[in-house]
Amino acid sequence: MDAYDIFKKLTKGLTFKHRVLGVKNNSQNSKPTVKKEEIEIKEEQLSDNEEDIQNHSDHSASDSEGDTDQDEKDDGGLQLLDGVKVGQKKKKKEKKEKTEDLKKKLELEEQNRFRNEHGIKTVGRHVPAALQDFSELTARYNISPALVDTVTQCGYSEPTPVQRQAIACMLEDRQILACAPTGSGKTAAFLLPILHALGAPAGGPRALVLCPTRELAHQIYREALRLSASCQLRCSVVRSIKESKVKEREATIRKSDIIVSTPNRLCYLLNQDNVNISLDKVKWLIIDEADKLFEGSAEQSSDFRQQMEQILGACSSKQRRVAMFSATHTPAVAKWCRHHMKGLINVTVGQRNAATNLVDQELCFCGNENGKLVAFRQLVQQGLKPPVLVFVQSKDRAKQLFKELIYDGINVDVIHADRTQQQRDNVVRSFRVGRIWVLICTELMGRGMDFRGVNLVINYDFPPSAIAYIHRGMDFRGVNLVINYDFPPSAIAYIHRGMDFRGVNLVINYDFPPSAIAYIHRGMDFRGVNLVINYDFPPSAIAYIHRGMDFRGVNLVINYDFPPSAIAYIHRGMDFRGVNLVINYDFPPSAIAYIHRGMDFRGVNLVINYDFPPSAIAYIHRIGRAGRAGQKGRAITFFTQDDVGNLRSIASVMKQSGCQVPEYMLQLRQNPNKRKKLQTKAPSRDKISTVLEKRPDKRRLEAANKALEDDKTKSTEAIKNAKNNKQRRIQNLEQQKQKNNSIEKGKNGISKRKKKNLAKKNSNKKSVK
Ligand SMILES: Nc1ncnc2c1ncn2[C@@H]1O[C@H](COP(=O)(O)OP(=O)(O)OP(=O)(O)O)[C@@H](O)[C@H]1O
Repeated sequence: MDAYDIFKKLTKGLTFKHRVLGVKNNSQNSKPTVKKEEIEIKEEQLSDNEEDIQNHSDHSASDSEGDTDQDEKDDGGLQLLDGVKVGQKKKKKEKKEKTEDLKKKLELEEQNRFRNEHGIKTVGRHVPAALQDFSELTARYNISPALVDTVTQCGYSEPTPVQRQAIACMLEDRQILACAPTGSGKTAAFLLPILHALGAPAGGPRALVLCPTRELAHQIYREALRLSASCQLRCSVVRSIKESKVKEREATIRKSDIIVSTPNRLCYLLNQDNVNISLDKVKWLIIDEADKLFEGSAEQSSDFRQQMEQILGACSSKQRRVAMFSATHTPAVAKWCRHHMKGLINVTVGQRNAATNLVDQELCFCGNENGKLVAFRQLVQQGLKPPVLVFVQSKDRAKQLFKELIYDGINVDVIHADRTQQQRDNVVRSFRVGRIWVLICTELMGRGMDFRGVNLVINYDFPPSAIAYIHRGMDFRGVNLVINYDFPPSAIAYIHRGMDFRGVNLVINYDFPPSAIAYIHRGMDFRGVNLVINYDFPPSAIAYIHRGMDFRGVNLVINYDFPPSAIAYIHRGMDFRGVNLVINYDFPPSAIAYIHRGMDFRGVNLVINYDFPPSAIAYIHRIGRAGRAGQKGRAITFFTQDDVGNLRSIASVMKQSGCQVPEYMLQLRQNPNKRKKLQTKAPSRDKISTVLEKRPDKRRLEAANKALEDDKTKSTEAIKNAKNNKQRRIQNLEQQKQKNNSIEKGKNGISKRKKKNLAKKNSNKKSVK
């Protein structure tokens, strides 16, 4: 060690001018440092994901290791006196740092491996480790065991991927933009951290959840109630905002800790003069279906956008955190988040803008509008498994399709914006409890709605419309026994009120099908059925049995002729758990009705897109109503010649999620202008109707024709008469004229003669003279 080295060691950390010290140009030492900084900056710019960032930090760590090694080599220790060394302590410290760095590096590697295993990608700095399981919440974040118990009581045994990462981030107060497939549990992912962060009730909103539709707001509210069962926090949803109710709403909001609302309703309340709602204590602002709420640009002044901006302004607390969730990701949202959310973490599960891989997707070419109805009815005959959602592109088409299907004996209903709030609530409730099997809907239900057990989504109109054979929200899980306090109006209603379809082998055919052949041939599967009771057996029963019933698995058929009080008996409190009984009380009115009554709901998962969705994003959300919470699903999308413009993007989504699509579809030309137009305006389609225009009664038609003929003849006669009169008048006039002329002529004639005579007379007189 020379004098320079000693000097360097003693002055480490100090800055001084070289010239002052007489050091000329120590380019050798300074240059490499500058270069190293440049490299680091470049790497920082390139690293756009967490792995990169981690790699980068690992890299820096190894750099620093390199430095330490170098220092260690240099640092033999400064020998001031014999046996006394300066720098020993430092060496130990560096060694300790080195092991800590190594430990951190290993931890990061482990975290990344775990994320990869669950398809989680993150972008951002210092991303918290994803949760291993729910029990970790107590150990790591001190979450109350009661809250964790509630989660498990909800049937959530382990967190879904988005929950693993999003919950950890939010519990560490980090703002996030989370994108995860439909039905992957995003609602619980934001509700759990909120419930923990708010702790005890404090009066006044401290968490606000915004979503695009009222139905979705109610669904989130219900989930919040479920999860907050163990805490005292008050949660409320902003319901109808009639003028008379405004004060009531204000009072509820001021008492609540968590508010769920659509931006529209909340802004309406905020803008009332006599309402005083303060959102300045809001700590967490959650935006569900973020891409929908940020649709359109500020310049386009989309309603949602403007409302969002007003609400963001009202949530003025400095501690306010924003978290955005959606199944689809759009550049507009990403840009907004980058500019407005400090320390943002992007969480993506699976591939961005991909459909859930739990749904088996099919495309069905129907040729034209009539073809769609045929295809739909074929699906029904083949044994469509309810509950089914059918998407159509407009309110009018929803009404038309409903009119068509209501006579098919399918338990169908329709939901669209023209229906009153109460009707909409009733429809959703009926669908959830299984009273409705097929629900026809517009885009209104395309996002967020969670109908457990939806097996089929029909996109009836290839992009923008769908026939929804939807059971509006059937929730079969867990309900084993339903007591009907009031007597159900019909057996169908009865079945829907209380049936637990998991494993149930009971079918009550209240009405019998018109013919046995139709009944048998239309898809009944008797496997697993142990007992069939035909309550009122039709006279053609023997023929019915012999004509091809499939008895696989049927153990016993009782042709029972039971008194009418049996119905009361059966209907008043039957517990269907483990029942292997089919009672055909009355033959069903149609085979379709029969099929639907006897459906096996175990593992059902079907969605039909009757109208083609307007965009790939709409498609992803629609089919996401099936295949939820790990259940398998199926989606069929009808398309016609008119839908080819949008076909490629949807076929690509299908391919991306592992479904087979014909190669030609992926190579179809797309017109970007047309596609943009489709998103704003649905294509015009022929009316959904097979009802022929009613022919008028023949006799009436003849009478009408005759009357018309009479009218015609009358009128021709009248015309003729009029003509004659006119002619006569003309003739008279002409005659008169002629007369006049002749008189005139006559007059002229006498005068000429007179003149002649006078002239003669005059000449005679002259000659006499
Ligand atoms: N950890 C879990 N384990 C099992 N089921 C869960 C879990 N978390 C949520 N679920 C269930 O998964 C279903 C879908 O959840 P949720 O509605 O939150 O999905 P989502 O991701 O918001 O869907 P979408 O994008 O369509 O709005 C719900 O029925 C919910 O109860």
